[in-house]
Amino acid sequence: MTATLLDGKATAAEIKDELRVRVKGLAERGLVPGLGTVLVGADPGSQAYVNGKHRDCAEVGIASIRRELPADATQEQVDEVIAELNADPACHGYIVQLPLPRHLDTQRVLELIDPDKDADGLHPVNLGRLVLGYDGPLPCTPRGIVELLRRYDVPLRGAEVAVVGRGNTVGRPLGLLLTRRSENATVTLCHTGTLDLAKHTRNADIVIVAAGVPGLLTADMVRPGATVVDVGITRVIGPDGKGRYTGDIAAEVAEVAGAMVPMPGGVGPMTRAMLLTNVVERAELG
Ligand SMILES: Nc1nc(=O)c2c([nH]1)NC[C@@H]1CN(c3ccc(C(=O)N[C@@H](CCC(=O)O)C(=O)O)cc3)C=[N+]21
Repeated sequence: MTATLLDGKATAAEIKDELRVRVKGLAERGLVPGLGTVLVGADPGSQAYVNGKHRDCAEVGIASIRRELPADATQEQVDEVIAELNADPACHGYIVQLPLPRHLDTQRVLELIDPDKDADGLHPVNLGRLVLGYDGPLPCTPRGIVELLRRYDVPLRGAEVAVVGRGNTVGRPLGLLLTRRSENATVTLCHTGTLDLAKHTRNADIVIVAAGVPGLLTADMVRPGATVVDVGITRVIGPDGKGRYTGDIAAEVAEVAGAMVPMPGGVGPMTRAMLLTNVVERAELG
């Protein structure tokens, strides 16, 4: 068996087409949605991600608000940029690119973001809203995964889902999202303390791996026909000495799984599409 690919890149392009229409609707009301990014330092990977976000914005008609600070920026300088974006009516949502340089207090910075402008959906208030079932911006990667599965008619209601990884950006909020009444999946949240990981993944209709461990999920850990989702993105040096990204799911899993969300071309583009969606939604509400 060779798994059907669930194409995150094509689906993200579809979502961007839909957003373009919504942005036109906002323009008729005299509104241009604005996405802000805060980048501290010159890490090439982070710069590339931020550039990608602004390219996405241009494609759908969202205004870009870029704030860049040097790697040695003080906490006060960062705090000031956050306060400025919180007060800027042209900015409907923004993100602080992570990781921040180590001398800065990441938790403090993230908590200073106005929760209603939190385009990542990762502010403690918004994670709290998610726990409680209140409306609010949703975390982009979990939302992108659910949206992709929904658009490919992979049933969630009543499904057994194994999530591998309990990180704050993916695994933990994904467990919360999948167990909302509107999704109604049954979730097993596995992590580095799980003794028999294969027992849980083999029992699952859907396995979502967000552990950051290349090749963690192997074919023997997957029930034939199951849907698997690769969220891993780890930079490795290939045999040719060149850097590349690799996922958490071994290539051989494609022979066992019924459907597969690949990396690249899966969760990454969907994450970016959900960031845009969050901003357009914020603008529609305002
Ligand atoms: N505040 C904050 N929010 C983030 O959402 C955030 C962050 N910080 N820091 C870094 C991580 C990483 N991340 C990715 C998003 C898309 C791809 C992506 O689209 N990847 C392509 C491959 C690479 C490419 O073509 O650029 C793919 O999977 O097909 C990758 C990684 C968001 N992050």
